[in-house]
Amino acid sequence: MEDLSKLRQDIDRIDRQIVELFEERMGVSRQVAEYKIANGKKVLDRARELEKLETLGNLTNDSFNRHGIQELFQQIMAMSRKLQYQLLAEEGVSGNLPFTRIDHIDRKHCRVVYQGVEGAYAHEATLQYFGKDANAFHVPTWRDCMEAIKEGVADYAVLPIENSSAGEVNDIYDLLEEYDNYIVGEQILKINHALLGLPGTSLDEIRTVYSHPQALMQCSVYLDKHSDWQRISLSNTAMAARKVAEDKDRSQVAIGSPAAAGYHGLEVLEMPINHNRFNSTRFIIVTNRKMYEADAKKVSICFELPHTSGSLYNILSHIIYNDLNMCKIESRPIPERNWEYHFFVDFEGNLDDSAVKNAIRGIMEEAVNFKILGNY
Ligand SMILES: C=C(O[C@@H]1C=C(C(=O)O)C=C[C@H]1O)C(=O)O
Repeated sequence: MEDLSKLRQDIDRIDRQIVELFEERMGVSRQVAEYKIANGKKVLDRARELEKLETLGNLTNDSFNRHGIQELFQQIMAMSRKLQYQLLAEEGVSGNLPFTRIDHIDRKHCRVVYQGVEGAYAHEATLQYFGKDANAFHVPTWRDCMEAIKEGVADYAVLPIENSSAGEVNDIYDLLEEYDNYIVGEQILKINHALLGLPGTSLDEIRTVYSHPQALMQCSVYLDKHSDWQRISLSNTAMAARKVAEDKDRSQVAIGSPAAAGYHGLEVLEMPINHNRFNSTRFIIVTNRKMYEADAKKVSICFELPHTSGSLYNILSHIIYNDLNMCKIESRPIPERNWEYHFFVDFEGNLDDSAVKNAIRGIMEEAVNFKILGNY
């Protein structure tokens, strides 16, 4: 048997050759990029890559090695593409993204829409982001919010996208995908839920508790201690408060904000009743214009992927290779196409950064139905 150090010397010699060949290949790839820049050709040539994988795989009779060679060359060609995208960005060919940079949103002179009624958490988020004199109005559904900004009836909509206890608000992701509206800001609101009832209500009178399904979830530990209370979902916490106020029935209570109690003449019976002390909801500020504030720090994108092995891995490699920090990934089913998904990815950066442009350029070419959802 050969000595280990001798074997390792052989491996080191072979690796040096691989490195030399890799550098030589990347040099040619650089020339290919120059050709493509001069001739306006796309970086990715999927047919050529598939043909290469087939040909290279057939150069060996060993099935284990065939698999290894194909995997290796997928990586090498991905590197080769990334180099080309980088050169395109350096030459300014990656161009301007169709988003306009503004210094700051004028938060005073605008009209804002939210879902629910006064006292809803979205109303509070609106007042925190746009100021207590915000020119705001409310509509019954999140879709109505999207329509209002699409048509220009409102300049901005304030929509809940994620709660720290109950997770994503799936419908908002679907609406972002569907509408040509864009995220320009976010507002995180600390949420402490209160049990709201008609003044003087005592806990043993309660039979029914109304709220938004998310709020019922965020208070499930408290509600489990009152298992005889029937839980009924409504589309908004403040609407639940309004119902209790209108029905004037002391067996009914709502879960909502103390502000909702104030708006609807109810009393805070207990507070806080959410089990997560740090319970917070992240709201996004959405508009119909493709714009971003100069100090924006987070990019949100969405895309679909071809149903092939490694496709998500390849897309995410653009983020990793450009040294960008991915902070979130979500997927949502594509209606009428079972087991295919839209992906939603957030990463840190500004649309002016060359690393961001470079990553977007690569993803844009390689994913299907790519969209920049915003930079904020
Ligand atoms: C180098 C090229 O660009 C890309 C990279 C390839 C490679 O590294 O072999 C092949 C096809 C293209 O997706 C090319 O077009 O030939």
